[in-house]
Amino acid sequence: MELGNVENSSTTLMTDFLKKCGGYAVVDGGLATELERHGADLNDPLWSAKCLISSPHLVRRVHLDYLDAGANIILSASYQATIQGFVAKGMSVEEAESLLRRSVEIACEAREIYYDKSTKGSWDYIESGNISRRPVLVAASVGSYGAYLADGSEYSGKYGNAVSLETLKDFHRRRLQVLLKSGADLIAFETIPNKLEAKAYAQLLEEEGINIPAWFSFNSKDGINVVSGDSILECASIADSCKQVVAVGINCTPPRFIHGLVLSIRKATSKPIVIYPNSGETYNAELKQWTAVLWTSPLSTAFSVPEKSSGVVDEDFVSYINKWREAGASLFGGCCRTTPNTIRAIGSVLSKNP
Ligand code: MET
Ligand SMILES: [Zn+2]
Repeated sequence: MELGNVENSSTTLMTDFLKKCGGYAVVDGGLATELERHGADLNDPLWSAKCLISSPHLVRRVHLDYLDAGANIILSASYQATIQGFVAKGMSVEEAESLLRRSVEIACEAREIYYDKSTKGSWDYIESGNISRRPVLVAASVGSYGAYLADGSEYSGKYGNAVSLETLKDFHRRRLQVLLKSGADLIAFETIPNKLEAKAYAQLLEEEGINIPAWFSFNSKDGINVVSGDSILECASIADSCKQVVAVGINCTPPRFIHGLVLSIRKATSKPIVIYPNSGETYNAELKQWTAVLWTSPLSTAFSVPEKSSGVVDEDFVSYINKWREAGASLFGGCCRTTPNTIRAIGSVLSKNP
């Protein structure tokens, strides 16, 4: 079978990139929760996208922290940035679109600063005038319709019968068109909660003749299906049939669920698998808070009290990496409540077992 042009160049971008990274790439960690850790108040329907208005310098700084920690891919602050959301704040459509572009520009600026810093300090550069720079891609993040609703439905995937494939395509179309022309290397469709939204993205990529690659990343709360209950196999197959999709995976899901999901995804596709779990805590949409879930150790008796929080610390988190790698994943990072330290730890595991 002959590959179409789009498929050919997209696939090449990802395979070349992975090769340059040594076979495995490091994705950044949680952006919104890291902005919060630095004091940003994200209690707003725009969530992290609020910082595009109030503190773009902080967004750039967090991107830079992730680059310093070893990330090969950084994701823009556009997860919850939507034209509809900005307009609801009183902005014009033009202003909204320019903020969307700005999210990618800020990430690109961070990459420039990072490269500048690293070349200036490098002897190789001083001696020969060129060094092989660590490959860094900027991905434009696209959050789900549920993220825009800001009611936690990106973790339930239940949009109700009134929301059809067309509703979702209409909702996402213009934002995608703007992000495509923003200078991003890749579109990261993140936290996809159901099959319908995956279909909407796949059709949009096709209809808009999109020529930059994308990844589809789903979320799960049981390690078997995506959060809506749709089958991960079916979701991954939609991604597999879409020629612009260069990686399929899971994000914002507790680490303990990842291994089984990677095995399932591998059955549906041979595309690279991207994994960036959250810290293992759960988001309480009502309280708008992350809470540690108590779990009982397999060794404790029915009478003992739960003894440990299931939020994982960085060392635990990375102890999973080799298992996920054996199961077939090749891009690793973190989602909500992971930090530059998590990313540094991931990088060091990967470099110890090349
Ligand atoms: N890339 C986004 C972030 O880290 C993903 C959020 S998942 C709810 O902020
Ligand atoms: Zn997350």
